[in-house]
Amino acid sequence: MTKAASQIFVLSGPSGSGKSTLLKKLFSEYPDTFGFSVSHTTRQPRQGEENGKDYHFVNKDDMIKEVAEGKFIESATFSGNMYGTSIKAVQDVVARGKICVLDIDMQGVQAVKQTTLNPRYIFVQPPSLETLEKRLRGRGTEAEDAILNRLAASRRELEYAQQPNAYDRIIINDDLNRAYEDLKNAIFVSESA
Ligand SMILES: Nc1ncnc2c1ncn2[C@@H]1O[C@H](COP(=O)(O)OP(=O)(O)OP(=O)(O)O)[C@@H](O)[C@H]1O
Repeated sequence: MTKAASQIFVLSGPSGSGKSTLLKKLFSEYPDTFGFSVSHTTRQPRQGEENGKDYHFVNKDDMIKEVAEGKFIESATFSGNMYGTSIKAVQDVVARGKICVLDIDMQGVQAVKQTTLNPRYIFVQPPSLETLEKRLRGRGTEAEDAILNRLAASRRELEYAQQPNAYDRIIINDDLNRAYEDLKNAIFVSESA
């Protein structure tokens, strides 16, 4: 039997380090174990979108107030609409008996550290910047300037990860299956342990 080392995990790492790939494997092997936090937005719901399921649709004044009160882990504005993840949205996942995994960047990690959530922090590290560059180009989803921006940000993320206590666990994503085993070992602990 296994149980989780925590109910909340933060997974971070440079763009292209393999976070989505690893999470996809995890969620498909354990379809009922993990839950997703529902974000807030001030944009209008699109057809078919359900309040509380796709997003918490809220008005701008309320969201600005709650952000100021420190109720959000992070928030950002895109095309005039605010988006963000509230602390309560993460706690709700846990209250439903699910493990919440937050896939966030370094700024997000630092923001979570200011909250009372107390997750375990996992960093997905590429074997080298050269390999990261190859994977980012191979993915074919970014234009050249976006790739260069991501590589510059990656250097900062790698530096931050080397600081003591930045992360609880660093997973080097060289061989994917090996990295996936490391991820499972970071999340699940043997009950007899
Ligand atoms: N161990 C691996 N070996 C080879 N290729 C890999 C490995 N892990 C991931 N990749 C490939 O690297 C690319 C980037 O991976 P992925 O999209 O999962 O990164 P990400 O960390 O989620 O990036 P972003 O933060 O930009 O969403 C993908 O094309 C993926 O298939």
